[in-house]
Amino acid sequence: MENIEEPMDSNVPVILQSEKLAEYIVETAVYPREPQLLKELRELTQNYPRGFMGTSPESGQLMSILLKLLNAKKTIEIGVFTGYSLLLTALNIPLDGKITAIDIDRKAYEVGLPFIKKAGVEHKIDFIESPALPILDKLLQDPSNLGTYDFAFIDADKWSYVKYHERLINLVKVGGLLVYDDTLLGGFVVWPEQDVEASHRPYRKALIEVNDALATDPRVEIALASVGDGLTICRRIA
Ligand SMILES: C[S@@+](CC[C@H](N)C(=O)[O-])C[C@H]1O[C@@H](n2cnc3c(N)ncnc32)[C@H](O)[C@@H]1O
Ligand SMILES: O=c1cc(-c2ccc(O)cc2)oc2c(O)c(O)ccc12
Repeated sequence: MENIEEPMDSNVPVILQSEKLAEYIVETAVYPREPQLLKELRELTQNYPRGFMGTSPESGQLMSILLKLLNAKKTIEIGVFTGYSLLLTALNIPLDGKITAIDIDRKAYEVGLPFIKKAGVEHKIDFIESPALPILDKLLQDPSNLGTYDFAFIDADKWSYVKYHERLINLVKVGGLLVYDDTLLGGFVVWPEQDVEASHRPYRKALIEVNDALATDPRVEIALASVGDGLTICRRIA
């Protein structure tokens, strides 16, 4: 059979192992349907320092469907950056929905704030400038928070994901979702360590540990979707 797969023409890791297929997906199904303000924020973020960290629009598209299917009203996000996933979440929850959004970097959040204001969804957002762990621990101290969140999105420091999971599992309700971004890390999780650039090795190690922890956690059912940089969707079952 003819091999229709083109060889990769750059060394940028692509989970699908075909840049053309990845481009086809975003150009056919994602960009044409991306809400205008999200598109503008994504384009602005590309020129912001470390702009590559923004949640991918294809992951965002999947999250939009999940939020709607879940009728999510009370959500929490760890890792806001310039706010792509935050604005996307705000656009997909009802008028009286609430997002607790935590990030150590208020400056980056303020880059996206005009887009949030323009969309008329600022009232849904409680932005907290802080490392996430102490905020999660504080939320856990109040019994009225336990099992009340419909949806959690985690896209911050990768080496803390397991610690976040141990807290969030008690904040999210049974039937609610915890969604972890970057769990395939551009495919690096299957590369031999020595082939990965030294600066990326700690991320690779952290994500392998996260994937093992989530895959063996009996409190959730999971699906690791090879969308964007890898999106692990966990549904709390116990
Ligand atoms: C990958 S970016 C988030 C991207 C964002 N979801 C988006 O859609 O653009 C990671 C963010 O995590 C934040 N962060 C890193 N360590 C953190 C911590 N310990 N607590 C809270 N936020 C943290 C960084 O400041 C950064 O803005
Ligand atoms: O290359 C990265 C790095 C991060 C990152 C690093 C350190 C932190 O404290 C938080 C995040 O996040 C990324 C990311 O979310 C992504 O989609 C691509 C690349 C990176």
